[in-house]
Amino acid sequence: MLRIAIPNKGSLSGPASAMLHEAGYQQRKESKELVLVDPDNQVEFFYLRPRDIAIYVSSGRLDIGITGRDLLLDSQAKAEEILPLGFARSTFRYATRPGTAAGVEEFGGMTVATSYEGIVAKHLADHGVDASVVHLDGAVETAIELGVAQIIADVVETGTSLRNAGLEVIGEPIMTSEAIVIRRTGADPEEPKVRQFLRRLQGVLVARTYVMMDYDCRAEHLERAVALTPGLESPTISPLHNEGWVAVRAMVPAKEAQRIMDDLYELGARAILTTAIHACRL
Ligand SMILES: Nc1ncnc2c1ncn2[C@@H]1O[C@H](COP(=O)(O)OP(=O)(O)OP(=O)(O)O)[C@@H](O)[C@H]1O
Ligand SMILES: O=P(O)(O)OC[C@H]1O[C@H](OP(=O)(O)OP(=O)(O)O)[C@H](O)[C@@H]1O
Ligand SMILES: [Mg+2]
Repeated sequence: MLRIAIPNKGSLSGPASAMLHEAGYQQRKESKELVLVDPDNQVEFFYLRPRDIAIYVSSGRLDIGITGRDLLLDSQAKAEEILPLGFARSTFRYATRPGTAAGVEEFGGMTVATSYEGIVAKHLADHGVDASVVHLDGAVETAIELGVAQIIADVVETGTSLRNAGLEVIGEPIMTSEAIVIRRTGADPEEPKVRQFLRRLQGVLVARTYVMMDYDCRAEHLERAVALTPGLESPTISPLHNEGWVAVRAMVPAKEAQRIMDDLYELGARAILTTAIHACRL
């Protein structure tokens, strides 16, 4: 049975469970459940604190896990990213009150408050900056007002928390993060059960990103139409009963579907339909 670590709370938890459910796996019905066995799919899910997941996976007791890229880096555990999942996107940045410092080079002698001590200590060392780091569990934006630090380093999504605290980001982002699948560094990359799990999640990612597009067009316009809808490999072309017309079927990026439909219509295509993809294996 494949043993998988899943975030039990926080920003990663809901979207991770939703993605696994979409991929056909059973998910817990109740937030107090710690372990769930899905015998039909031969997997066992362990609901763990997001911060602990890289540690469990690096120990080899669990095969893979879903966590944040920033949490993996912060843990310094011997685990590696094998699939980005596209949710819980954020940047990790320094912020301070206007006028305190313009970038990391000016932090010498100051104190940086963060929940991600591993990332920050490494970043300061990489830049040869001698600053102190104070670890806080959360709500680090308040650390400046309360005089615990002059700088904070934290997750930034919309920037609302920083604005509300009267802070502004400084310097380039330290890193960009999103939810990822991890495995122990050096684990067999071809392990069939892991490959099958990743294929299922990749199927969900594709189903979320693409729609299926069908349309009819005159044969003489086919080359220009296909240039608009090249598909992932190659579109399917079928003859229509009306001579001189063909039907085309291709996957297109969902975000571009409306623009492509306008362009196809201008080209003379008709009966242009898009349908959602519920699941796929490429
Ligand atoms: N506002 C946010 N937007 C996107 N991702 C976020 C946000 N806050 C935290 N994350 C991501 O969630 C992961 C941290 O999860 P964790 O459960 O430790 O914290 P959390 O989601 O902030 O929950 P809480 O602080 O309520 O415990 C990291 O990968 C981080 O980048
Ligand atoms: O840029 P924003 O959209 O405001 O999101 C970023 C904020 O979200 C998280 O806070 P959370 O609500 O998890 O509280 P915490 O700081 O106590 O972890 C994170 O730590 C930031 O404070
Ligand atoms: Mg938080």
